Amino acid sequence: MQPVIKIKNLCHIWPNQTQPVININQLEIQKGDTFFIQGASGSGKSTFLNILAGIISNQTSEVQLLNSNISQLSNKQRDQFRANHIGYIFQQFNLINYLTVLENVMLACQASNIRAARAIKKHGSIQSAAHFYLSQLNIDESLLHKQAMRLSVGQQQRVAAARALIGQPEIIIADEPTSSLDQQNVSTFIEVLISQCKKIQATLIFVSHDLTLKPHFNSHYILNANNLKEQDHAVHAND
Ligand SMILES: Nc1ncnc2c1ncn2[C@@H]1O[C@H](COP(=O)(O)OP(=O)(O)OP(=O)(O)O)[C@@H](O)[C@H]1O
Repeated sequence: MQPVIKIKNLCHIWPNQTQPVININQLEIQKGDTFFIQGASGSGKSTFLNILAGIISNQTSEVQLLNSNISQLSNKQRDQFRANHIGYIFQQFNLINYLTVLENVMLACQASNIRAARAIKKHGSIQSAAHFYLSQLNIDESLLHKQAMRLSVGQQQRVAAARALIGQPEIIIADEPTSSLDQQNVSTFIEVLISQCKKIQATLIFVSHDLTLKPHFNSHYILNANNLKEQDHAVHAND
């Protein structure tokens, strides 16, 4: 087994708070794992994902991603690390409204030479790669040149997933990406997202309140009382 994420002594206390929102002694997430996290509203799920992605800095902990301790990187280095190695599907998708669907997806490769090179190697060009992932996510050709804001919520969510997958980042992080979808669209989305992650051998960290999604994932954790605890069969260590 090869850990892609290794965490030691992760303790995060927000300013003006006395108790940590996150306090994880030790956690490893293996390459190719599909890792489901549930937790009550306000339990710290987004905070945890943002620390993992280096959006929130936590210099006292050891958060190793792909053998780099991101806690020790500068803000600029963390931004570049994220662009190179992490596809992030935000709760509100964070698409750029005035750019087209195709431009939004290609943007991920413009921010990273590594992802651009992988997209070109696999698909011939960044544009072809964007076409590929959008078609895998059932985005019709007729939508590709529309501004992102003209799409439905479900379509925007699939565009956000294509942007996360392009250029084959090693880690995909998804923060409640299905919360505004109907049940039929949720199932289709999860199946496509997981199968695409498997194809690119990415590790998927997925936060959701929707417990019906759990069976799609091979590791199930709950964030409770500031710690992540494994729920079903024990596979990976935690304290
Ligand atoms: N930038 C911040 N500054 C101070 N406190 C914050 C900040 N962001 C989040 N918090 C606090 O941290 C706690 C956890 O918030 P977080 O958004 O991580 O929870 P969550 O589990 O993702 O919630 P939800 O399921 O409702 O999205 C909350 O009490 C919140 O008020």
